[in-house]
Amino acid sequence: MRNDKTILLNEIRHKKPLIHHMTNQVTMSLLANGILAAGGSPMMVHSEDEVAEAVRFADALVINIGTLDAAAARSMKIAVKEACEYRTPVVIDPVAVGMTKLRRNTIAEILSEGSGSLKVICGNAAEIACFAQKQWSGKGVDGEMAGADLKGIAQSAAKQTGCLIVMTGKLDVITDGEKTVVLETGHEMMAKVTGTGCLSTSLTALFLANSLTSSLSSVEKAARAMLMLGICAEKAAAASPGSGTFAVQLLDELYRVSGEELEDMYEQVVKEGAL
Ligand SMILES: Nc1ncnc2c1ncn2[C@@H]1O[C@H](COP(=O)(O)OP(=O)(O)OP(=O)(O)O)[C@@H](O)[C@H]1O
Ligand SMILES: Cc1ncsc1CCO
Repeated sequence: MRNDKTILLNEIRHKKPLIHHMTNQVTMSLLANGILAAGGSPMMVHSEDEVAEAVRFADALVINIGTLDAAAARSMKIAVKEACEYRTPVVIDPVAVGMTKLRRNTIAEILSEGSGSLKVICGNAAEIACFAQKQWSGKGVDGEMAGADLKGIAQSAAKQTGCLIVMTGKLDVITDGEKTVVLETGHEMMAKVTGTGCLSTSLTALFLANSLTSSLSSVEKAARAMLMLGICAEKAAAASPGSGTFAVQLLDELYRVSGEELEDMYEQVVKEGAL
């Protein structure tokens, strides 16, 4: 039965979960503002000297390797280990993971670090394909894969890693390897603003935050995060002459959308197939 207390976005706005980001230098401000607009509290803490202490306060940890270096990789491993001790969900954006050895090795080490927490991998098709033993086919940080069996690749990645997978693009696929949700919401203008993929990772972390008491499954929570971004992007695009206005308008729509509207949309558009 739906009531105000069971609507996930309403609970998020009431509790304002603290989302610890260790993320890239390109899109950090968009992510902080996106989390605030949606109803959470962002925290960007990177230093090796304080990250283990800081992560204990977090309701979820985001790891985004967009502008990775050796120091960041060290800090990320410390944070993930600590998050796992506290059973804090870890949501990983493996930006361009197939491109360099540093990225591949760091992600492999993070995935093997600690076992107490839900781990989620959120990336575009080329990035997720790397976890399904497929060849990296991205172009820098962008990674569409026309014609590929996206659902099959996402499910295979979930089975091989034991992680919840959120694959972004024209189609979004959210799967734990058993239960799968496919979304067709969103707008092509999203690909013209850097960081909309990073933002889908941050919102996924927000919806999976530890402090939330919702009995929804992780797949259902992550699907709501992606749906929220998708429907807000559609509204923002309709009101924007170009990608600059769109980026600002997207924050406005994340701020304005209600929990009830999100639930109504979920019932209308989610294609759920237990396989
Ligand atoms: N053609 C499209 N139609 C609808 N939605 C799209 C389209 N392209 C991207 N999206 C949406 O944009 C968001 C970002 O996805 P994308 O796959 O472009 O991420 P990314 O490559 O990791 O981006 P970035 O590195 O800039 O953060 C997702 O929410 C996705 O659903
Ligand atoms: C453009 C870019 N380069 C490294 S990270 C990043 C932001 C999108 O992932």
